[in-house]
Amino acid sequence: MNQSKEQRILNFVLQNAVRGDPCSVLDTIDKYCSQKEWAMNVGDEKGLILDKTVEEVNPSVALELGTYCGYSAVRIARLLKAGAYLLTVEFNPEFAAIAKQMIEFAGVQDKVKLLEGPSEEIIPQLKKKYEVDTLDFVFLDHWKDRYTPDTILLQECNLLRKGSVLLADNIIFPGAPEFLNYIRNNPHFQCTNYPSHLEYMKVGDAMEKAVFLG
Ligand SMILES: O=C(NCCCCCn1ccc2cnccc21)c1cc(-c2ccc(F)cc2)cc(O)c1O
Ligand SMILES: [Mg+2]
Repeated sequence: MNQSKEQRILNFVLQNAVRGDPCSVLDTIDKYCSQKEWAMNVGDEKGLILDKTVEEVNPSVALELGTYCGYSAVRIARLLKAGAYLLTVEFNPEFAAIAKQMIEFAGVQDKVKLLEGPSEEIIPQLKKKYEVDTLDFVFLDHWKDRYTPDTILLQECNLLRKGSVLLADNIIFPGAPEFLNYIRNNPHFQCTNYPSHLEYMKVGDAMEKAVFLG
């Protein structure tokens, strides 16, 4: 049975990256996806915006919605301090299996917990089942029409505290217009826009940062 694109990306990493070296895993994925097959990783350009935001927040507990092949999970986890961890949610079992291997190869598995299922089911379980108090950082990179309902759900589940930071990918392309309208007109969030480009392309894209004001 012929391989999926995601399996080809993982194999290229297993054969060309350095085991236990997250940066080499990221560089190898970026090389493959810019030269051979495009894939929806946050990529190296928007990845720098993600890096700067994670370093600024220095989260103890981070949540990612949309694991895919694990690129941004590796990107975030490599920056986390001792004892800090990332919960990453993926609902596609094939992608979750790829991401698990990618995260382990990068050597960040002790900092990452991969949760399989839809965000609307998992978010309400975070406090009791996953022993989360509040989230310091949330990376939104899943279905673009889930950004708003899941941001509302995070608030309803009391998972945000004053200063919690949301960072949303793909504000321009594919676009999340309803989320942008919701978050920029919500007095409980302070928003900042970071113009960039779609991963591996010259097409314009952007990330939006939203700080919860409590
Ligand atoms: O669609 C995107 N991502 C979401 C993938 C599906 C997520 C599903 N999922 C995962 C966890 C989870 C939990 N609950 C519910 C659902 C959940 C995406 C697309 C593009 C893109 C595509 C085509 C094109 F021509 C240009 C750009 C670029 C990106 O950067 C993207 O992120
Ligand atoms: Mg994205």
